[in-house]
Amino acid sequence: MSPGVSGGVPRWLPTARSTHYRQRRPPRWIHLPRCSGADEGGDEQPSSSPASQLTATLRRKQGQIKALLDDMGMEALEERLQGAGETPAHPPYRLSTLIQDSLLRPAGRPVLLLEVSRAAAPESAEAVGKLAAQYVTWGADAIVVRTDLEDTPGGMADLFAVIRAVKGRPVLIRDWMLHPIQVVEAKEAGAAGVLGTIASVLGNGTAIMSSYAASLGLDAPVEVVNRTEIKAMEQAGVPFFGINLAVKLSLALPNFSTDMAKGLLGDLPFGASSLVGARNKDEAVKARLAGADAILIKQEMLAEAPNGVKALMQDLMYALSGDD
Ligand SMILES: O=C(O)c1ccccc1NCC(=O)[C@H](O)[C@H](O)COP(=O)(O)O
Repeated sequence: MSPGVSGGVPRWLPTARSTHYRQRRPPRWIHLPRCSGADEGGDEQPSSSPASQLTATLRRKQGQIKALLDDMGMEALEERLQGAGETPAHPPYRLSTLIQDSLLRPAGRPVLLLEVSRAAAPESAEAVGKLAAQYVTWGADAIVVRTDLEDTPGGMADLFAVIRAVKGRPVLIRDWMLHPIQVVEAKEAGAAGVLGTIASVLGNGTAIMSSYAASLGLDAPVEVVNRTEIKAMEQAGVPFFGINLAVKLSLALPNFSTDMAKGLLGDLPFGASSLVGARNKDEAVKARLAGADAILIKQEMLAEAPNGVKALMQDLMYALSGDD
């Protein structure tokens, strides 16, 4: 787990004033980024390959965001971006704070984030909210809601419903994060953070997304796949890293696995926090042994829980606790 806590005060936590984004003028990054992770190489990809699927997903998402920005207009966009910075989330960094609290507990377990989506509660946004509330009673520390329109017809409505339903528990949005306006929307909805800031997709825009989110008091783990990305993010002051074991972005990583996650976790900067996505119990246990501060229990694991999510949570809380 991450060291770096002194006297109960997490020293690395960015404050709304300390982030380099905040010190600059109002955000000017209003162009959509080039999708570097998907387009690199120039080779034609078979249309069913993970890379071409990712390219298609990112193009779709870019189209949606462009439509939103065109509709909003430049002036309104600047106002929204600046206005959000003037009223940061309160309390800020709620997931990071949970992590810091758990690090202070002897033999504590990683913070557990449970994912909810229409895959598990197809009826309505309210049904998604109800499911999230159940997950909290069964031990979820925080909830992650998928809002991409590929995953739900409700979009942000699902996020609103979950935030209403779990009152006070940190809720993070999971989507493809390509533009700061998405961070603003998450913050305005009352989310504690955003998942889906991916270093290999955003390239040079990653640091600015991370620091803009931090300037709003949101946690925004940056997803990394190798040491080069970790180094670049470290230099940019990124405090929170994500590792997706199911990553399909970098096809040049044939052995990307829990062993790779272990290596990456060991390379994170001193004091940084980590979130690892797990699709089964084995991945969750390995992530914990490798030092993950928080584990995202993905919908695949929840859907396949043989005795239901309540029993899975009991099992996980036992398996992920302790001093071994
Ligand atoms: O999905 C994860 O495991 C994950 C872990 C830590 C931080 C962020 C994470 N996901 C955010 C994403 O946006 C995903 O990379 C993206 O949706 C692709 O997910 P998948 O289809 O499960 O590979």
